[in-house]
Amino acid sequence: VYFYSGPGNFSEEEPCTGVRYRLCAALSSASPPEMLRGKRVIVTGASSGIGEQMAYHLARMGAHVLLTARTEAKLQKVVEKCLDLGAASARYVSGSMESTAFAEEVVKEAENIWGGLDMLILNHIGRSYFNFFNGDVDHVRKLMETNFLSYLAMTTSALPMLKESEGNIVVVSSISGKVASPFVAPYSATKFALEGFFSSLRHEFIIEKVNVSITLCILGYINTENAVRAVSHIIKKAPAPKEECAMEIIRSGALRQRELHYPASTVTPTLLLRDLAPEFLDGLVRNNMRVENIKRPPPARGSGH
Ligand SMILES: NC(=O)C1=CN([C@@H]2O[C@H](COP(=O)(O)OP(=O)(O)OC[C@H]3O[C@@H](n4cnc5c(N)ncnc54)[C@H](OP(=O)(O)O)[C@@H]3O)[C@@H](O)[C@H]2O)C=CC1
Ligand SMILES: C[C@H](CCC(=O)NCCS(=O)(=O)O)[C@H]1CC[C@H]2[C@@H]3C(=O)C[C@@H]4C[C@H](O)CC[C@]4(C)[C@H]3CC[C@]12C
Repeated sequence: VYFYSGPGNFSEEEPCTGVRYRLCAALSSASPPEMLRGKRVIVTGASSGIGEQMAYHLARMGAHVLLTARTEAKLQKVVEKCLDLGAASARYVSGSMESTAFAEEVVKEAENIWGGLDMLILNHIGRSYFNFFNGDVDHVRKLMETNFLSYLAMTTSALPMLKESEGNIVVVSSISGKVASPFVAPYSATKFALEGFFSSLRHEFIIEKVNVSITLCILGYINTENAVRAVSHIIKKAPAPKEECAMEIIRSGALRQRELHYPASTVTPTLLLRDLAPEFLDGLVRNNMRVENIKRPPPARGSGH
């Protein structure tokens, strides 16, 4: 067993103490699934896709889960399956994250039923499109409410409980929140906003010695129904599996990692594409997308597009 002796390095001399010991224990013995038994976890966007799969993994680990999305019928089915899979408890709250008031209501429910919180997994996204930007600024404003401001509202409401438990904030983002690419302008803006806000907040936590971890999950193309329906006619490469993706998100949060890159191939663009010559990047996009299949949408009312 290596002993953690400071930011980023391990030594065999200094014994671990306090928080450092927990990190050592996490890295050296207990696997994440055992670390989440009995833990109290909120998962947003849990009625389908990656969020649904995270709910099932957490259930198998014996966690308490509070799930949220808009579609009550879907949430009921996910909760039932979570109980069958061994969740310590499973409940849902249905509503739209277009309203930050609902976001705060979800956290209040966790306080009411559990009296505390160990992990907050922010995962939901509002409906968007994979196409040229059509000038619809109102769509961007609405998506900022759903994909960004609701994450901030939940984080702010949950922070006292997370400080108490020395818990985790897991923010599900995308390669399009690190590297610009075409056809996702509104969605990408919300993901870049998450990067800026939560990376800055993590600095403040370190300065103020707030022992709450923030894990940013940088995901590539994942085989969820909505994503495949939206882009499979354009993006050539095969998407990664949502089940494994969900497990890696939970693992990275439980191990208090700063970032998860899944699939691993997403690391390359974030390290290289920022500085690559535009013509190389254009070529990369063209090689990965059937751009000819994109049909430009009608311009939004009053836009110059
Ligand atoms: N799939 C992919 O290729 C990639 C996904 N990601 C990220 O992973 C996360 C999950 O994506 P994915 O599983 O594909 O998404 P899905 O579209 O499969 O699921 C979206 C979830 O959000 C919920 N949701 C949608 N609108 C709202 C709303 N207004 N208020 C509250 N909940 C809402 C949906 O449930 P309901 O409709 O019942 O409300 C659903 O549970 C997102 O943050 C996404 O950016 C990142 C990179 C790639
Ligand atoms: C277009 C997708 C959003 C689909 C959507 O509207 N979901 C909610 C539906 S609901 O309201 O009915 O619940 C995009 C979601 C994830 C995007 C993909 C991603 O983030 C990874 C890549 C990033 C890259 O910059 C472009 C290609 C991506 C595969 C990207 C494509 C668009 C999404 C699938």
